[in-house]
Amino acid sequence: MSDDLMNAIHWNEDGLVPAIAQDATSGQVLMLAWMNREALAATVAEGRAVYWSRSRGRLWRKGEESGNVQRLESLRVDCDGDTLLLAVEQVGGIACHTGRAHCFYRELADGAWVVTEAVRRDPASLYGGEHE
Ligand SMILES: N=c1c2ncn([C@@H]3O[C@H](COP(=O)(O)OP(=O)(O)OP(=O)(O)O)[C@@H](O)[C@H]3O)c2ncn1[C@@H]1O[C@H](COP(=O)(O)O)[C@@H](O)[C@H]1O
Ligand SMILES: [Mg+2]
Ligand SMILES: [Zn+2]
Repeated sequence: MSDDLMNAIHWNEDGLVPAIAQDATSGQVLMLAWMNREALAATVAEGRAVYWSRSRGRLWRKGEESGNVQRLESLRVDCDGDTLLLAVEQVGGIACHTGRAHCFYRELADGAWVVTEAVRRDPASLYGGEHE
């Protein structure tokens, strides 16, 4: 990606920008993760979502373990350049590492967080181990 394209983005003090992934067909919000310059360049070059994992401190190609790759359909930046929006084809229909379709599976109802989304696949079968 050119410097102009990179410089249009308002990177935070850690050199990161939040990236929202949504399903390109349904518009469903799938997850929010982070990108640095390298992750964004890789996302565009490879046509799939590549994030920066803050806890692991390395590039994270979504689906690298689970196979649940996010194929990039379009990429947008918001008005003031501090949020990215990826429209993706979610391979496997599962974005969340809990085995659910998306990460926003808890909804406030009657003063409690209520789980509203079913687990589509046991995370143990996605990640083969002890996963929360
Ligand atoms: N697969 C996911 C995953 N899918 C969606 N998300 C969301 O993406 C956000 C990532 O932003 P963060 O900076 O908080 O991520 P992180 O804390 O650095 O990453 P982890 O330490 O949580 O793995 C999380 O907060 C979740 O809401 C996921 N966060 C982490 N993972 C892990 O990524 C690894 C690879 O998974 P696949 O990409 O599916 O193969 C596995 O270890 C997964 O547990
Ligand atoms: Mg996290
Ligand atoms: Zn999740």
